[in-house]
Formats: sequence, C-alpha cells, structure tokens
Amino acid sequence: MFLKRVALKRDEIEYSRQYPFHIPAISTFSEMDLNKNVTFFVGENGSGKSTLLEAIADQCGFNPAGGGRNNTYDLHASDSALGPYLRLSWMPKVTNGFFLRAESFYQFATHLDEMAQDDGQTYASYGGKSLHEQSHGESFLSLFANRFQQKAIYLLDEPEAALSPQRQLALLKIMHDLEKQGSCQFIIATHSPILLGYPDAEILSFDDGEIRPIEYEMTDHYQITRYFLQHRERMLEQLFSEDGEEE
Ligand SMILES: Nc1ncnc2c1ncn2[C@@H]1O[C@H](COP(=O)(O)OP(=O)(O)OP(=O)(O)O)[C@@H](O)[C@H]1O
Repeated sequence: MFLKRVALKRDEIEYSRQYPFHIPAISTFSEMDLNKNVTFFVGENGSGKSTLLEAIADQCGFNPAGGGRNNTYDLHASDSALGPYLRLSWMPKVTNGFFLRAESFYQFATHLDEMAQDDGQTYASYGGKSLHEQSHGESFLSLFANRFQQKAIYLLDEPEAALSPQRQLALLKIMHDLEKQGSCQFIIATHSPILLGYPDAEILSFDDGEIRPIEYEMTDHYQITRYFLQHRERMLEQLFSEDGEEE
C-alpha cells in the first residue's frame, strides 16, 4: 500500500455550493484513510465516485483524462475541479501507475497511436498492437495484463464497462497475482458485483450523502443482483406493473 490518506483542504474552498463541493458525499467529506490494497468506491449514479477518483488521479500526477504520468494529451473538460483541493498522504510515495477512465479510453488509444509513430516500443505495454485494433474488452484486458506492474497505484473508473463476466474474473486474477507478487494498490469505482467480491477489499459507499465503509453483502449491487437472479420473473413482473400504474 502506498496511498494512506486522502484529505480535503476545506479551508481553501471558496464556493461550497458549486460543483464539485455541492455533491452530497463530497459536501460532508473531510478525509479518508485507505486501509487495504484494494479499495472500491460504490454508490448510485451521480453520487461523486468519478469526481473523487479523478481528483486523486490528478494529484497523483496522472492525466485526468486517463493514462499515467507520461501520457500528456488534452481532452476537452478533463481538468479535475476537485484535485487542487485534495491532500494525499503517502508511505512511501510512488509515481508509477495508471488512471483508467472508460469513457475516454478511445482518446487514450489514439494518443498511444500518435506516440507509437515516434517510438516503436510504445505498444509493448499494451499487448503489442494498437488498442484501436483490439475490441473494447480486449484492449482493456491488454492494458491490465501488460501495463500493470509492481510498486504502482492503479485508479480504475468502471473497468467493467467493456468486460464480459469472464473477463471481469480475469481482471480479479490479474489484481490478485499483482498483490501476491508484491506491492500494488488499486482504487476502483465500480458497479460490478463481481469485481466488488474481491477478497479482503474495503468498500466505500457514496450513498446517503456520506462516504462510509460498507459490507459487500449490504451493497445494492450485491442485493439487487442476487434478488434478480433468484427471483427474476417476480421482480420483472413487479417492476413492469409499477410502470403501468404510473402511466
Ligand atoms: N464537470 C462537471 N460539472 C458540473 N457537474 C458535474 C461535472 N461532472 C460531474 N458533475 C455532476 O456531479 C455529480 C457526480 O458525478 P460523478 O461523475 O462523480 O458521479 P459517479 O458517482 O461517478 O456516477 P456514475 O456511477 O454514473 O459514473 C453528478 O450529479 C454529475 O452530474
């Protein structure tokens, strides 16, 4: 583990009613201790997970649009509004790592293609060929399998976006192998009940206007998925009849 604490410099905030400080979970946030090699951010859509993850990436020196320290490219509106207000405490500090942002992965792939024109080794860390020549899920897994190394911090925003359930399991295995071999830290924003099942991880919920630890089995992701799989017909019947009542 490297990143031990993330704190918000509240005294420097000028406009607390504006984005990102008005997001309920951010408005009550002061600091979080990171106690495990793997930390998950969970919560409803719009609860502030990406905002905080991107801000941490920004303070790690990674491109907030996605990538590591050496990936300098511009993407419209990719600056982190929250980043400058965070204080990160390290023990020890690492500079290796990567910020995966599913929504701008296409632009990251284009950026790599541009780098590869000058440096033939560029694709070596990404499965040996352009990420554009691989499917969305294949390119994600190429990144995880080839680029991820020891002594690094990985910040992943919804890595399941392109991954089949089988490949989500493959990602869990890659994470586990890296953790077993040595030091590696992951902070992952996810909606995937499969990824959340990683053993001995800390899960932080962004729901109900605060960031707090939650047990795997208590997450909506686990409970709703479990109920759906066990009672699919009953759940759908109920859901569709509720729709009918609203009309
Ligand atoms: N650049 C921005 N300017 C203003 N508001 C923003 C901006 N980016 C996000 N927001 C708002 O901030 C809130 C939190 O967004 P964020 O992307 O952090 O949520 P999230 O928890 O990652 O959601 P999801 O699970 O859907 O990815 C949302 O209400 C969103 O509309």
